[in-house]
Amino acid sequence: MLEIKDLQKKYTDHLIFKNLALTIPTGKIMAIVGPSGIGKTTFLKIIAGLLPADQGTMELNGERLDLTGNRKGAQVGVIFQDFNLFPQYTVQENITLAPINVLKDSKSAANKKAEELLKELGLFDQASQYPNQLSGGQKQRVAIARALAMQPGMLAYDEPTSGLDAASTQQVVHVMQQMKSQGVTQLVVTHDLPFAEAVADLTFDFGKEVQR
Ligand SMILES: Nc1ncnc2c1ncn2[C@@H]1O[C@H](COP(=O)(O)OP(=O)(O)OP(=O)(O)O)[C@@H](O)[C@H]1O
Repeated sequence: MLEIKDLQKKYTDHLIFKNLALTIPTGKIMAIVGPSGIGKTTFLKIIAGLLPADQGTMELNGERLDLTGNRKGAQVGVIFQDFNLFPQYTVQENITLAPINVLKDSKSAANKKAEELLKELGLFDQASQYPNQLSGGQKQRVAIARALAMQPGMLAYDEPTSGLDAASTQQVVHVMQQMKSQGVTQLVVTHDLPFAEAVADLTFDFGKEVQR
């Protein structure tokens, strides 16, 4: 379960949100929607630990985290809009790099875990390919596998369907449902309302629920 309380963020004197609270039960998918510029990406960066908040707490699967300082660890696995895959590394290396360097997993343990994830996500045949040899949907799945390799407490996606065609969007829905069936809590920032409706159990509309 993810529980956020009393979150506040300002950029200099521009208040983006205050008193923001939300809860995602374990294994549920929440869509974060709202107009451009309202603070959705800012919110995602804060819960991912990439940007400090001015105020606020987060509890993830029973672990309480301060959102105002710099955090260590990878409690939230983030799948960025442009995937941020390392172009010079193969699919397999993209997935094993952080477990080896950050979690200090052995090479063989990291490779074993990567192979399991690749099988699960239907990417086993692409293990030795490079990102530029993959379709948009495949890159997306590599980004998910890479996030999962860090054993995060939840997954968060930033606009995962932007630039994808209908078939690839359907694959994203499928993969998110697959993660859901494994009990993974997920949050997705999106402009794509039909996608949000298809995939989400809960919707949080920044346009309506955010105080400024
Ligand atoms: N580093 C920054 N410094 C100052 N202002 C910022 C910074 N980053 C974002 N902002 C401002 O904060 C507001 C929220 O931005 P944010 O990117 O979180 O919105 P968003 O809802 O994700 O928008 P979009 O849907 O267009 O991606 C915007 O007005 C933006 O200009």
